Amino acid sequence: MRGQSVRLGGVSKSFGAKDVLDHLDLEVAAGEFLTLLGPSGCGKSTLLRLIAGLEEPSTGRIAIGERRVDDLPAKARSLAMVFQSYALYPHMSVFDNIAMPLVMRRMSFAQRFPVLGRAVPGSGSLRADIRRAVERTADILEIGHLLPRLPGALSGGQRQRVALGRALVAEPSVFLMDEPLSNLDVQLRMQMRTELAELHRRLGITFIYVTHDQTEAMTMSGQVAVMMDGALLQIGRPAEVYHQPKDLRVARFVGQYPINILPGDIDAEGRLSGPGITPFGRFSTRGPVTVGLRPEDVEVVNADAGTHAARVLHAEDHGGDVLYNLQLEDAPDIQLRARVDAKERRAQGAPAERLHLRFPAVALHIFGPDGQRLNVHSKQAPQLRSVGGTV
Ligand SMILES: Nc1ncnc2c1ncn2[C@@H]1O[C@H](COP(=O)(O)OP(=O)(O)OP(=O)(O)O)[C@@H](O)[C@H]1O
Repeated sequence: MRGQSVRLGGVSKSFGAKDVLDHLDLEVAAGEFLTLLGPSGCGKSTLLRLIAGLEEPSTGRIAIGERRVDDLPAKARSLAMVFQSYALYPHMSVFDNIAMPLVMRRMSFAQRFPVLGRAVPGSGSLRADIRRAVERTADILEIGHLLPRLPGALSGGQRQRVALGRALVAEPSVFLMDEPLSNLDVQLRMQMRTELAELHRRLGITFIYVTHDQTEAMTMSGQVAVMMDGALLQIGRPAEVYHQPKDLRVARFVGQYPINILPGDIDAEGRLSGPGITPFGRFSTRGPVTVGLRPEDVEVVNADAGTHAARVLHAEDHGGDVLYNLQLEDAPDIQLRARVDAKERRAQGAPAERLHLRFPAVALHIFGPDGQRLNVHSKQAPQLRSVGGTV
């Protein structure tokens, strides 16, 4: 199997008066694993269905490899799609379910008859070819032992693997998946995430995967495209999207624990200040800004002159780490979260009611009134330094 690139240029889609996608550009390299991540209703499935040929774009171009496919029917696009519901045929064996796309594509109507079809010229070698393809696919997905069973006799995870097999048997160059793991329990979802990443490495074809679950997106794919309100806000490696969000909406959406949001202000000299922030930097913008700080970037430290005190409102023990909900003593209207390693917390003995914090300047994400990321135009790079104010 070989992957092909997928390119969308200026693609829009409306359903009646409702604009769902707005002049969208997207380029997925051949063999890439890209996840479309966004909240429910942002247009992810519509985008996938446009690539698949199940919907027609209102405007724009779609190409798979070098070929424009806007006018090609779904079955001529060399791609396969798996949905959230497995949609297996319940009365057919796993073997027949997986073989179905090849049977429909390669065998004539007469050749498909179970008994009479065997008498039709050419059907013997065709059946042998299909058997080999099904067995090869079942081997890749490690479901060879399930081939004689009916779907009703399979677990959820096994059914999902059969659905993947049915999609992959025809050797597509692009594989589209729409929330395929959402019906599985947490344990199985984690296992399938690893398996899908491994499957992608082994097959080398292009994967485009739709999800609203940011953990899935961040852990499986090489590229994440964050979508909101029918627009692509940022495309990049998971670490890039997490550590360098270009847009406040991306910063808020991505991350296992929500990012802290603080009000900031840039003064006439271009220096940023805000609750718990020692003024720093030289920004070209002036006026109010929004500052983001991830819970794991809030440093819990020993009290000294440069630290900021906060009252512990609640401590959530997540096993491996503890999430503190805090209220700044200097600015009681500001509540924030700090994530601390559970071992460190246990080493401190009795649960704290009051903590001392530092906000490292390098960890601050600053966004202008339009929600776009601002960068510091300063020769003196922001360093890890204590926040202002004493207790
Ligand atoms: N065939 C259709 N006719 C009318 N409106 C539609 C149609 N398909 C989708 N929509 C609308 O387009 C918007 C985007 O839907 P879409 O299914 O693409 O979103 P999504 O991001 O995949 O959400 P979800 O994760 O909930 O499936 C929704 O408001 C939806 O109601």
